Amino acid sequence: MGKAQKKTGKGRLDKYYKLAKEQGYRARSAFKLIQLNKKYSFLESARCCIDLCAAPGGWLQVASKYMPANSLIVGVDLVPIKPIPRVSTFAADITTSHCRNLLRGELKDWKADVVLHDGAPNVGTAWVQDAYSQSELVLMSLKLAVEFLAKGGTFVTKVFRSVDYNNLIWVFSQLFGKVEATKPPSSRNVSAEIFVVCRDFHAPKQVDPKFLDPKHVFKDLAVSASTDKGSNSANAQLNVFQPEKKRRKRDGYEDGNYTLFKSVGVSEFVRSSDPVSILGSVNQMTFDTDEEKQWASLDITSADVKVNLDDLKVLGKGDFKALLRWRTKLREDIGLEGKAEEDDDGNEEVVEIANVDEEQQIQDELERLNAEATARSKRDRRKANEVRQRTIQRMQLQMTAPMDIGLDQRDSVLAGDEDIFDLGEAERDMRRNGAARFARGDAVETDEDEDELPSGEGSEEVLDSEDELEKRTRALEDDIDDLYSAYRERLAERDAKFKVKEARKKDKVREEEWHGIGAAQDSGEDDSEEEQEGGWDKVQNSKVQDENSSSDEDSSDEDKEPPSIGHKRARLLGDDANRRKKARLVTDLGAMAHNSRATDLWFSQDVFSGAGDVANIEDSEEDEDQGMLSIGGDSISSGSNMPETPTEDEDDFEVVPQEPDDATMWDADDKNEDEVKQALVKSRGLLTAEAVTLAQQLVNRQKTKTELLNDGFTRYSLNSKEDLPAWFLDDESKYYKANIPVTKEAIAALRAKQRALDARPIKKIAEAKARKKFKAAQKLERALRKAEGITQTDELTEREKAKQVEKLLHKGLSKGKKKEVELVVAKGAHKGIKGRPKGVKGRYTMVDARMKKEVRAKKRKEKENKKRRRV
Ligand SMILES: C[S@@+](CC[C@H](N)C(=O)[O-])C[C@H]1O[C@@H](n2cnc3c(N)ncnc32)[C@H](O)[C@@H]1O
Repeated sequence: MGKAQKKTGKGRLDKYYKLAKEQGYRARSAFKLIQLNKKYSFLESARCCIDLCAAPGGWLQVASKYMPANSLIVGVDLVPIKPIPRVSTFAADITTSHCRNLLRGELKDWKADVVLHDGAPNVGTAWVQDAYSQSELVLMSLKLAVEFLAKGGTFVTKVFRSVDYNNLIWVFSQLFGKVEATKPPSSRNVSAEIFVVCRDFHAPKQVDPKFLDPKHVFKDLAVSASTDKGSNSANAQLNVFQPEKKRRKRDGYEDGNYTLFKSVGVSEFVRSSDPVSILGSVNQMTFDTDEEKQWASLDITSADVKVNLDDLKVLGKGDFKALLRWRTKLREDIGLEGKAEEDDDGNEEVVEIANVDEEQQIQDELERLNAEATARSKRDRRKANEVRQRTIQRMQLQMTAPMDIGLDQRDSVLAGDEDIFDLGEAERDMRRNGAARFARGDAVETDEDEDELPSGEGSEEVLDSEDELEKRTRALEDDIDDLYSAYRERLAERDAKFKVKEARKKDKVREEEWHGIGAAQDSGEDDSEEEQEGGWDKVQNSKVQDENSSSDEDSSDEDKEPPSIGHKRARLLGDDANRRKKARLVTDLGAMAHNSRATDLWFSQDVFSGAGDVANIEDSEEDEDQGMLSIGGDSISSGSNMPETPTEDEDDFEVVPQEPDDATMWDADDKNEDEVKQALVKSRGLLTAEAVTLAQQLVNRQKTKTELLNDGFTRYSLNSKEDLPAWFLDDESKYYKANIPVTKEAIAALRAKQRALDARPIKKIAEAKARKKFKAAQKLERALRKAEGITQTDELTEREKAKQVEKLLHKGLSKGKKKEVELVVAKGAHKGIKGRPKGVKGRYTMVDARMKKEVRAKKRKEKENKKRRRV
C-alpha cells in the first residue's frame, strides 16, 4: 500500500495540483474527469453536456477541451463561474425548479449526452443554500439528468460511501444500463468520494417519482439499520475466519462512527457472548483496567497474544484461533466458563472443569504452539513474497539488476543494523525452520531451552493423533489455496488476456444467475408498459417477493411452477450460506447466514458487483476539492462537516475480486470447451492429427466402435475431481492428457488440407472472377437473343443473316477490348505532379522523360556498333 495521501498542509499541493496549475485548469479535480473520460470515453462523442455544481469550472474546461467543436456545454453552480470559451454558465441552486427552467432555456429542445455532477454541499461559499446532504444532492442531480439526458446518455456523479450509497446505486441501476463505481487515481485516497459512471440511459417515458424522492430512496435505511446488525456481525465473523479476503465495505460507515480505528478493552472480548464478531470488527484490544492488567501478567497471556491483540487487522486465521483458545483458557482460569456452564447444567460442570486432565492441557498447549508456529511461518512467507514482489517490480522498472536481489533482501545488514554473521539470527532461523517443520508434521528435535516447542514425547502424541494430522493437512491446503488465488490475482493484474478470460467467465456465471427484475416480472402483456417505465412499487414488490420466496424456499417442494428468478437467486444465496457453513469454523455460523439473508438478497444484485470495484476508500473530514486553485476572486473557501466523514486507515478496505467457486469453474470450463470444439469441427472439419487418425482408423475398419470406447477408459479418464484443490485441477487440465498416437497419413492429410486452404484465392479475387464470369454470360445471352431476332426476320438474305449472326456471336464471346494505357511523359507541366495529369482520360502510366532518351540512345549506339563491325 502506498503512502497515505495528505489532505492538509503541503500534502494537498500534490502532483495533480501542480499539473492543474501548469496546464491552466481551475481545479485539480479536472484530472478526475480526464481520468474518468479516459476510462469510459463519454466526452468525445457528446454534443451536449450539462455540468451541475461546476464552479470554479475545472470540469467545464475539460469538457470544452475533449468534446467536439460547436458542442453545447452548460455549467451551473451556486456561485458564479468565471467565463470559459464555448461554455455557457449561470448561477443557480440545482435543487430548485428555477435552475431547471434556466437549463431548459439554455438547451431549448436539445437533450444532453452527458450530465456531470461533482457537487458537494458545504464546500461552496453559499452556506445557507447548500443545506442538502451529499446523497440528496446526488439524487437531485439525477432528477435533472433524468429530465435532460438523451437515451443512451451518460451520467457521472460523485458519491460518498455512506449508508445511502447502496440505495443510490440501486436507483441508478434502475435507470441506466451500466453502472460502475470507480475512484480515479487523482482522487485522494484519504477522501471517501467515489465516482459513479452510469451509462446507457434507458430514457423511460415516465419515471416513478419515488425513484427520485429522498424520502423513498433512503427510507428503508432506518429499518435496515437495525436489522443490519446481523450482517455486520456476519462480516465480522468472516473477517476472522477468512481474514485473507478483504471485504468491501458495502454498507458504508457505521452511523456516527466515521473513524475506522476501533479499540476495545480485552474484558469486552473475554466476557462477550460473541467473541468472533469482536475479533472481526475491532483493530486493537488493550489491557486497561486493573483486572485486564492482571490477565496480561498471566502465563497464558504470551507475548504473541499481546502482539496479536495489538493489531488484529494483520492477523491470519491461525492467529484468530489462537486468540479464541487464549480466551477460553482465560475464562476457565477466572471461572467464567465454569459459571456459564453452571447456570445451564448445575454444579457438576464446575467439577468437570476442575478435573481437566493433564493430557488435555498438553494437547491444548500443543495446539496453541502449533497455531503460533503456523502463523509465524505464514508471516515470514508473506514478508518474503513481498520482498520478492518488490524486487521484481524494481527489475521491471529497471531500477535494479538481478544480482541485486540477494543484496536487497539484506538491506538491513548492509545498512549496518544487523551483523552479517549474527549467530542469534542463525539460531532464530533454525528455530523458525524447526517450527515450520513441526507445523508440517515432520519430527522435530527440540532444544532444551526452546520454550516454544513441545517435548519430543508430546509432539509424537500429536503426530499420532489423526485429528491433529488432519488439521495440519487442512491448514496446509488452505495455505496453498490462498497462495494459488494470490497467484491468479497477480496473473490477472499482469496478463490482460487472462483478465479478459476471467471476466468473461464471471460474466457468464452472472448472466446465468441473474436475468434481471424485468425478466422475472414478464408475466403478462399488460405489464409491458409498466415494465418499461419501471415503477418503484413494482420493484419494491419484486424485492419483497424475492425475500418471501427465499424464506419459503425450505418448505416449498421442487415440482412447483417453473422457478422464478427470485427462487433461483435465493437458492444461490442459500448455497452460499451453506458453503460458508461448511467452512471450518470454530463457532457455528448458521445463525449468521440466516440473519444476513435479507441483506444478502439486497446486495447480491448484479449491479452491486460492478459498482463495488472501487479502490480503497478512506475516511476524510471533508470533500477533497475544497482546496481548489484560486482564480481571481472566485476561490472556493474550505468548508467542513461533511456528513459522511471518513478518516485515516486505508488498509481496511481492499477490493477482493470475488472468484467463482473453483471446482465448478473447472467443470463449467470443460463443458464450454467441448461445445466450442464441436462447433469448430462442424464448421472447419477435423483439426487435429489425433482426430484425423481416429477418423481414418474408423473408416478403414482398423478400429471398431467398441475398441474406441474401450480406449476411452484410461488412467486419464473418469478421475474424480471432487475435493481437489483448484490449482491442481487447473494444472491437470493443462498437462494430464492422454498421448494419442497419430499416423503419417493423418498428418499428410491435414497438411494437404492446409495447402488447399492456402491455395484458395482470397475472397475479393474470387468475387471479382465470379462477377466477370456472370457479366460474360449475360453478354452472350444478349447476343444470342439478338441473333435469334435476326434469323426470324424476312428482310435479310440467308447469307446476310449468317454474316450478322457470326458478327454478333463473335462480339458476345469476345472478352471486350483491352483498355489501352496511355503513356504520359513526366516532363513540362506533368513533371513531379501527384495524381492524374490534366487532360488525361482513362488509364494512364507516368513514364520518365529520361527513359525515352535513354532507349533512343541505346538504339543509336547499337546501330553504330553494327556499322563498325561491318566495316
Ligand atoms: C467540488 S466543487 C465542484 C468542482 C468542479 N467540478 C470543478 O471541476 O471545478 C463542488 C461545487 O458544488 C457546488 N454546490 C453545492 N451545492 C450546490 C447546489 N445545491 N447547487 C449548485 N451547486 C452546488 C458548490 O458551490 C461547489 O462549487
